[in-house]
Amino acid sequence: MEAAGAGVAPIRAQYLTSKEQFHAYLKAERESRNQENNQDDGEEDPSSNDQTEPPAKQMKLDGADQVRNQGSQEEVVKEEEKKPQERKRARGQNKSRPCMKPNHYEKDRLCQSVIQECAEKCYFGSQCRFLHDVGEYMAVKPSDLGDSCILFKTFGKCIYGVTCRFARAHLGEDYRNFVNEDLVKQWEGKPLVRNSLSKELQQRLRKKKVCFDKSSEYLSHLGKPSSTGNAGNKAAGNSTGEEGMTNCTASKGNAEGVDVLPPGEETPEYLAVSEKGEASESMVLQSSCLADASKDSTLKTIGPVTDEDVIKLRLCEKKRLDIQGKLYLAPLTTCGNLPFRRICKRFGADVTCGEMAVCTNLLQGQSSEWALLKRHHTEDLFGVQLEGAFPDTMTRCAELLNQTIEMDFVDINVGCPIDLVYKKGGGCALMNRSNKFEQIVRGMNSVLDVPLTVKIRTGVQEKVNLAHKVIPNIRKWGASMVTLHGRSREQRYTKVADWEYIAECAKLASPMPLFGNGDILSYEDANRAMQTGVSGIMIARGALIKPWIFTEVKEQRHWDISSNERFDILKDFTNYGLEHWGSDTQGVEKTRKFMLEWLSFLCRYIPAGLLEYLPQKINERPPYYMGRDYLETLMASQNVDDWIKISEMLLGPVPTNFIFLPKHKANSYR
Ligand SMILES: Cc1cc2nc3c(=O)[nH]c(=O)nc-3n(C[C@H](O)[C@H](O)[C@H](O)COP(=O)(O)O)c2cc1C
Repeated sequence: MEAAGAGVAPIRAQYLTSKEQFHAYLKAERESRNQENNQDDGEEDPSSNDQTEPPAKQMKLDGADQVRNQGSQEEVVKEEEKKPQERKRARGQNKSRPCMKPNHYEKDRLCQSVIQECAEKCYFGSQCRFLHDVGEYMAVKPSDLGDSCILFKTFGKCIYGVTCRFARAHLGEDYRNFVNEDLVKQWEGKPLVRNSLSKELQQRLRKKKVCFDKSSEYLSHLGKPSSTGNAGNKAAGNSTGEEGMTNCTASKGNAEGVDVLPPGEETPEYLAVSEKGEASESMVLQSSCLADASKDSTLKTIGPVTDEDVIKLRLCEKKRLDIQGKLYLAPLTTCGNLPFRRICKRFGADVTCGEMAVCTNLLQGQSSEWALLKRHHTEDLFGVQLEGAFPDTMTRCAELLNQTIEMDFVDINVGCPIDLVYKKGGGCALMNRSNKFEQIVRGMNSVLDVPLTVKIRTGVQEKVNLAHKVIPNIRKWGASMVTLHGRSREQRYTKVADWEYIAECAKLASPMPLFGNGDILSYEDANRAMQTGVSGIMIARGALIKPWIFTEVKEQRHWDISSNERFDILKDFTNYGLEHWGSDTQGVEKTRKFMLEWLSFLCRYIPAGLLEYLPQKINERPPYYMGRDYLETLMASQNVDDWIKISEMLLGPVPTNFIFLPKHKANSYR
């Protein structure tokens, strides 16, 4: 694939501007709009503005500017300007990120028992630190943000009741909530979001009362000493530090677990057969032992074939992952939340995946981690992505999810570069820990009824490619698909993705499908990627910068989308966010936080009509330019304050002391 070198995006001369002019324009616009707002407090829908109007008259803000406390923002910026050397961070991690939970924005909160209309049942009684008097709460409640509550409008009721920031739509004078029975009935028995963690399961997980029969069986085989000696035994220790975890495989790894596999090994016969869908007698045995056996001259089994073996799902009977040629929206921590995925589905993403979930947190029943597994009913081909470093926790977690949630595949994140994960031996580190990697893939595969996929990078170091060595093994261990991000851990987003290498790896992976990933921002990029022989493509930042990329690829065109249409996408995200995170203050602020994270990518989009020549390249930095209207210019701003402004148009003024620093570094163009 053609390398998109570092550089500046080719914007047509008439739109170019200097940084100073750009910000002066936005500032002047803001002030003139504020003045107008002061004269007339009536709300106006910004998207109803005519694009052909001169920019200065196109939009009126909602008075948020006067209310917003900019002091703290500016202080942060000044602080950062003062001490550039002190801002040393671990790569890829935003350590100075302020930790302000949305619920801190609301000092006086109403007790849940009252919201659910059963005050007398408050479990904490007089010890409860929340308010129990609705009148008292209403006196301090922040003002409503609008007249229409998306939850009430869509579902006929709003579970946030008096705490909803749009409660005017459903609150009577006596604080009683209205319910639209007809609408409620329409939605009855139709779960829109699946994979929630029930209280009952959470309790069982916390009390360690969940059975992991299949995992125990697999792990017990790992525990048996291998007849070929115990070279891998030490390396095969588990996450709980248990002794005696041995490697049942005829170990190919050395004591450090470093990959010493000969490249280009043939697919074992049992796998080749399974790919054709024809069962052989030997397939009833556990796959891990079979694979070992196939390498040894003397066949080793785990004992006589029993009824239990016969009823086990055979690899060849696993549901196949029908994914050829599909457009895969990448798993995206923080940004790839359910509301964002809904947007991408609408624009044509075929496959979606939850944000990376840490297997140990899921096993502990942590609600926030389980929230990452939620699936919207529109996500018809949906996977969950797991991260972990040890076969015991990863296998148990896979078994747990297999029993409890609905997913079409499980993906292992073997591409995660962040120190926190890497230093524990997870993510990208697994590419160098082939014993553990093998045990994880085989273990998870043995307990899952759905296909297992693996996402990897080219390697760890910049010039030491590992993927071509690892991929034939991943296939042999039984994975259904591999996604290869064409960059190493060391590279992060510097340098372009290596599509030539992806092409080589796609050949090696065959017949296992390989999806290519890296730098796709246009249909031309997608076409070039498909020509490398991959089975499909995964799109990450391209979808964050322009979620309509899926439509562009499917319709083979550039879409010169207007700023109003883009604003409408944000409106939809707002509604999906309020639906997902809630329409009370906490939900509103969570929606804002995730919108701001997304805006830190969205601002990188350059309208197609402004480019000297198409298409925009992901690694080219946009220069300062004027949009064709105020909104387009505002959306091009790389300034956090302007992102906050956009969020205020949709979610009202930010709370006092509001601070936002994007989690991901979105501005890497090299
Ligand atoms: C904000 C953000 C979050 C990401 N989170 C994950 C993740 O949770 N799991 C994962 O495997 N990759 C994650 N990635 C990496 C992407 O899936 C993808 O491999 C990478 O961005 C390269 O693709 P691109 O060039 O299309 O952006 C993330 C990337 C970004 C920008």
